[in-house]
Amino acid sequence: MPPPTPIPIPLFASTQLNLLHEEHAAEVSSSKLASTAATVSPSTRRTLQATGYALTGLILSQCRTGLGGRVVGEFAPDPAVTSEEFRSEDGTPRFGSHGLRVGDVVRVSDVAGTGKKVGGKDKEKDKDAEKGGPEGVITRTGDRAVWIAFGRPGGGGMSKEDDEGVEELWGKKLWAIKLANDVTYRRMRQTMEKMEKMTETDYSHFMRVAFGHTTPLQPDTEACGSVEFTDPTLNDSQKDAIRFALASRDIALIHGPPGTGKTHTLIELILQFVQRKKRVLVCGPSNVSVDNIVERLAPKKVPVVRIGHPARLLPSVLEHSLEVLTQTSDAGGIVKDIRKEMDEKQASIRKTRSGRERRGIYDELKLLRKEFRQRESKCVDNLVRESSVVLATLHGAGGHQLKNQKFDVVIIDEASQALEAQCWISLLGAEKVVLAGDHLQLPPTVKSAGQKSKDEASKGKGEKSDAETLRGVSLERTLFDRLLALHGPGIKRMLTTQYRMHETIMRFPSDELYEGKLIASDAVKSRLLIDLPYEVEGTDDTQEPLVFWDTQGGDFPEKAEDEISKKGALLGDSKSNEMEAMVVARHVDNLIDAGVRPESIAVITPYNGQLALLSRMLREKYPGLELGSVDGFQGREKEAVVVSLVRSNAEHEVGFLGEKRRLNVAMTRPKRHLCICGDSETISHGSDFLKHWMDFLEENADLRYPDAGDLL
Ligand SMILES: Nc1ncnc2c1ncn2[C@@H]1O[C@H](COP(=O)(O)OP(=O)(O)OP(=O)(O)O)[C@@H](O)[C@H]1O
Repeated sequence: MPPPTPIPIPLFASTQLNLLHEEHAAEVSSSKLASTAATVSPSTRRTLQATGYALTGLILSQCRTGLGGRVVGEFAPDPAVTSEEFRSEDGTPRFGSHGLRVGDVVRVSDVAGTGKKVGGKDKEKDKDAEKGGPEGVITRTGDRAVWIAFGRPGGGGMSKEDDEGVEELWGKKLWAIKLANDVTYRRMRQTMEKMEKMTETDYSHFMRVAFGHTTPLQPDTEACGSVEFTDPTLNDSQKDAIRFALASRDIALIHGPPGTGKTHTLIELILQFVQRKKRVLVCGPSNVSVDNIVERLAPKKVPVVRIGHPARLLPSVLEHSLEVLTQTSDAGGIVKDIRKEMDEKQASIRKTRSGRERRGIYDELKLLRKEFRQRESKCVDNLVRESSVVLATLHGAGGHQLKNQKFDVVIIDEASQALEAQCWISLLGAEKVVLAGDHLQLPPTVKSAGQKSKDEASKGKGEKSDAETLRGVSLERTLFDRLLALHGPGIKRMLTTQYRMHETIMRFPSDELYEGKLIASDAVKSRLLIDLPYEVEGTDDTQEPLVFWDTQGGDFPEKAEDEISKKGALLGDSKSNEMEAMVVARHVDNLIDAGVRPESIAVITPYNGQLALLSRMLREKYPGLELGSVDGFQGREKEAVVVSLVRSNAEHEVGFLGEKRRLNVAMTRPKRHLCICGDSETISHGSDFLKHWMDFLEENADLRYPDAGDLL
């Protein structure tokens, strides 16, 4: 490998800042929430409620101290504005239907728009706050109330300003509006700003490796000693990856193709680090990715702490959450007393009629909360310090709880699903890093035209060489991918035994994308639908792992979505193919007639236009059947998967299908049966990859030609 071209870190950071700025702007403008301002007309509020973005007609009915000293407000429907239709038999008002869900971030404001300005540390927050009202997360929803824990996720609990904001809500007519959760964006931006200002002496060895200023050190196999695996089921490639990650001194990538047990491997790796007395920070891009690890690690009796807003965590993970631990652990004792006192004060507010007395109680509460926060922060610090494994989302790792914490290793799961700037939130102080992911599946979704802004960013600086140095830096380019390109395959180990797909389904992705290295485990390599643990009839479909309905010949043409629907705004310039949808529906009918349960089948397509069409045809008929976009199905699996490719045109345009990683995701979801519906004539002209795929299907799939006349 030739030595890598070093990337100047400030230049990288400023380019990312430009790209992030553009991405955020694109996100905000595509979100209906952008139109939300402090004074909103009643009809707009009703529309926002009807479209699932708001809940109107609220009053604050109760407050108590919740997790983390946060005020949890109970909001009930305002009896003064609740119509008869929304009253129970005893006359109690109920909510009509609304789209607010547990975990949503909301702002509660006075409908009169007199929300007091709530202070904030940075300008952006200020701008938000000017629109009025405190922000929080929905913790529970019911017929007669919704509960909101104030303080934004990632905002580090409640601030004094939040306190005051909540106090302002008593006796007012209120409404709650869903907010775009921009914590991630804010944390990425702060991290990039920090990186931009760092100088040579601030750079860690890992940073220098990551930007090509130096090469990774040789793994130290001796120092990591002999490895006694706690899990006897690990396969050789998993063991090899674990040994490599233990021995590495700065960077190790664990490449986990579909179904190869990436998380399974990480659990053992974490245990091995703990045995070696290493402190580990484990992160992932989403709450689910992190909770998944907490759930699997918890039974191993390792002290773990999960950082994150309790309302956003899986219930099974809550007992390990930092906020719950501050109440249940011994260390939490000192916090408990004060919490009780706060609750009593909260309750007494409602019994007090005099405004002066009330204000007096608020003042006392304020002092108590301050004391609470001090004690809690000490307790949090101790709890985190005593835990060998700390888990957080990537943006959660930027919170105050981890400010002074040092870790020996940072592990990022699903690293190829995270933006690079997001990874750096957890990596600025890291010495050694393990990234697990698969760069051959889809990267995170990016809305802005990243490439364009990259060119402009470099042009703006008037330095042509920057553009060259930064080649390959765009928002979509993940850290996983970039490191691999920078330092070559020596820094990675690939997991090669897969536990999901029939061997025939695995063959093409393995040969074409994973250097032919995938092996189907014995347990799955010849599993068919007919072998399902419930009764399934033997048919052409249930005894066949791979079926290709080839629609070539021009009788199954695609349509641009706006030709057939006026809903262009919702579906964009998406495509659909009605005749092909009928082939899909027929295949699903056949599977279900043979006894395959709808719950075991997924129908996926890259085009939203086609998804809408398929939903109309199949959703009501088979409620258990899963219908989705290819992108949305990443990370999932089903016994049988039917893929509708849609594209069929004389110009041989393939659009979305040109992205190998999307097709890789599509074809690696099934366990026992994959059915592809598409026009081989159009598709094989798209790219070499697509040509090889069509050739492969022709040779290896059960090939069928639908008769258009038959379907109509
Ligand atoms: N060594 C092993 N022996 C037997 N089964 C295994 C082994 N490793 C993983 N599996 C199984 O393979 C499946 C996928 O494992 P896991 O959930 O860890 O994968 P993942 O990496 O999170 O998912 P994906 O591979 O889809 O990214 C699980 O059902 C798991 O039990």
